[in-house]
Amino acid sequence: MAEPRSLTSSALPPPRTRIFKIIVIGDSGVGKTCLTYRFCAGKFPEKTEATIGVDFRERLVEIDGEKIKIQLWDTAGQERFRKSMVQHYYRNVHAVVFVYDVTNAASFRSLPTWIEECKQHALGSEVPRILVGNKCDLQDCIQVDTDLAQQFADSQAMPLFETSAKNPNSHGDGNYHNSDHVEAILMTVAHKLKSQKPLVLSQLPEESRGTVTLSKDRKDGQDEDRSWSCSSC
Ligand SMILES: Nc1nc2c(ncn2[C@@H]2O[C@H](COP(=O)(O)OP(=O)(O)OP(=O)(O)O)[C@@H](O)[C@H]2O)c(=O)[nH]1
Repeated sequence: MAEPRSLTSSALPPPRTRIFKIIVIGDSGVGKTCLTYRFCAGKFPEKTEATIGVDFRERLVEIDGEKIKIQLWDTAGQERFRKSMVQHYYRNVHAVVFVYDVTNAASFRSLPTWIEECKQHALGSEVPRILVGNKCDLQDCIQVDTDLAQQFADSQAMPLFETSAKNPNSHGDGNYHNSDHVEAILMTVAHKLKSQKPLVLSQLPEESRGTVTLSKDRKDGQDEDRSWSCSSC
């Protein structure tokens, strides 16, 4: 007769990995692909092409001992490439990153349109949102003043971060000193999301891949103070 199997910890399924879906939105050319690549691959891409529809990158991080998968959805800035985007791209979004190019005033002026588009897909101020001014390494070409950007961010109840996907570590080289690191910015978002209690989107263990489970919605965490900032910058 077969021995009864004892239930040891090794027989238990591995814990589920939480997934945070973060969409990155802004005009074409502001650096969305470079920012997501910088976070997920740790470097600046040598060459990028205009995103068609949606690109998708992810990275596993550990926060307070919990492994969390951060999915960055890099959307096309060009209208003609956005047409192919499906409606469900906006579903189950945990946070939104709005990006403008600090050397391109038009990309800053477009922000209200992007914010409105998100609102139309039920992504308003109840969802964690941040504003990122990219290309801070191009100090001689700045067109968007930090004060103006900060005023706008305040009016939208969003924290503002200025950074460079190209050279996020230039604090020491004398070029510019007030920029935030891409890594720190996105980890700040992840910490914020983790501090929201309910599980939102869980991934089943390895053997059951292919199925995504939706559990409780995020309403409990929505009233938290939204004036959060990057602690490690
Ligand atoms: N100097 C500098 N150039 C950057 C930076 N980030 C991106 N770029 C350049 O800006 C151009 C556009 O970058 P992308 O990341 O492709 O822009 P995007 O927002 O994804 O554009 P779409 O896919 O068309 O929506 C590329 O030539 C990048 O090399 C940065 O931080 N500094």
